[in-house]
Amino acid sequence: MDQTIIGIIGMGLMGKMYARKLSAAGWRVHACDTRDKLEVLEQEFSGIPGIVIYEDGYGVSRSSDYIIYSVEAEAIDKVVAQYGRATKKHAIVGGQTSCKAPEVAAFERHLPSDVEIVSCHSLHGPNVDPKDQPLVIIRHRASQESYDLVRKVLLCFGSKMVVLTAEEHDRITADTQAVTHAAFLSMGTAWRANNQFPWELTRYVGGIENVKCNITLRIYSNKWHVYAGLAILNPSAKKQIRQYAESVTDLYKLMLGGHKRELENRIKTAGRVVFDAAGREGEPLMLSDEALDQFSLGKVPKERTPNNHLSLLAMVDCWWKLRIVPYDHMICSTPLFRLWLGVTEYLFRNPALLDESINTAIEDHTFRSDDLEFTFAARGWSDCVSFGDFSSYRDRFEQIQSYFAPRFPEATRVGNEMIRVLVEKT
Ligand SMILES: NC(=O)C1=CN([C@@H]2O[C@H](COP(=O)(O)OP(=O)(O)OC[C@H]3O[C@@H](n4cnc5c(N)ncnc54)[C@H](OP(=O)(O)O)[C@@H]3O)[C@@H](O)[C@H]2O)C=CC1
Ligand SMILES: O=C(O)C(=O)Cc1ccc(O)cc1
Repeated sequence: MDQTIIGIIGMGLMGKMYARKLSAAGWRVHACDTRDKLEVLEQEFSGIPGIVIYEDGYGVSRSSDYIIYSVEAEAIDKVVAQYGRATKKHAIVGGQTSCKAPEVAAFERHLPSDVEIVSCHSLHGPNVDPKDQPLVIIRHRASQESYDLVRKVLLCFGSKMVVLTAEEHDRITADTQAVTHAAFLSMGTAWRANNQFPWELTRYVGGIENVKCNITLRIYSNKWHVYAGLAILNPSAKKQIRQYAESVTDLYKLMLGGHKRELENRIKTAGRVVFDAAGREGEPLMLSDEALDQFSLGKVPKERTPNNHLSLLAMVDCWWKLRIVPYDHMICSTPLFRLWLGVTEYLFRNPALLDESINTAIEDHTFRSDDLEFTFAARGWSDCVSFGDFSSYRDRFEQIQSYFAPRFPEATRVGNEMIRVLVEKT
């Protein structure tokens, strides 16, 4: 029997998921969280074989062969500074934070030179089955033997391992995660600003509107620090989120000014570059109306209200401006990103629907005030990320979170089911 001990520092949602999966696969796990959670964790894991809860990260670091830091991205430097020096000689250390630049910098700064570094990142939330989801592995400073050991340990997740450098990881996840979240965060902000619960308005129920609504609620039901950390600390994210906000603003101005030809040219050029150039012509669409309709939080109306889909038009415009081919980023895709790409594709590869959205943008003013708030919101989130301001990010996030909170249980249930069914299709 392998005597390797896996250490986990940070037993939040992801740390617990890792601990459970690893122990179920027969690995011995030494874990801790902050001191105040010791008794609760001891109780929670008392019946689970192979998991020992420690008082702090010193005990975990001294006794484990491969230690995974699973703490808030913002806290990584402080926590590694605290426990790093206690790492067992020749052990392997990695992190599971969503942004690798600060994590790797913290390891280089604080770990003894005999310690090896292999990081990872599960590209899904704690309630998604890791099987077949991407799991990034970063071999930063490690012998073949240590690298092989990490791969062997993580094999039990059944995830698709993707080997990247820290820099590649951050560049790709700025798109697959940070910009995707910026779009949904902005939708929630706009609905809140207009005092709307979207599932109560027929124009936001059914088809791709369900994805907008369910994913927005899913994001706001999570912890703010996950989204703040991966956006604010990722060196590539600011530029990408800023471009998204600029695309939203530019397109909104074209709508307001009634500049149909210019709007149409811009959108169709962007669509051609992003979708045709990616060789998607002839490929089946990832999502369909029938597949999407079943995941409504409200009653699906008989007739669909045409929407200009500013959030989706701007996403494709943003990819075009940044020369991003989103399909190339599938290797680092989260379920949310795949759904987001699925709905943009659904709009852009359906010429009648795209024309309808352009006509609606120019002629129908039903969405004007929603789009105004959406534009403000996209710029507000972009500023917040650019200024690197964790505390105003938290305030913004939590205000909107409390507005939508009553619907989280149902949205989580419907959202989980939607992800389970649709992610297979994407
Ligand atoms: N949630 C998700 O969907 C995903 C998250 N991630 C990443 O994984 C990491 C963890 O996320 P998640 O589990 O969701 O967040 P949680 O907030 O649930 O867990 C983080 C835990 O680390 C604890 N912690 C902080 N400082 C220390 C310390 N000095 N010693 C021991 N424990 C400490 C926190 O305690 P306290 O709360 O008291 O600060 C908290 O319990 C983050 O970096 C996140 O970006 C990656 C993939 C998916
Ligand atoms: O799928 C998403 O984008 C999520 O919101 C869940 C998530 C959050 C943080 C990660 O580092 C990975 C996945």
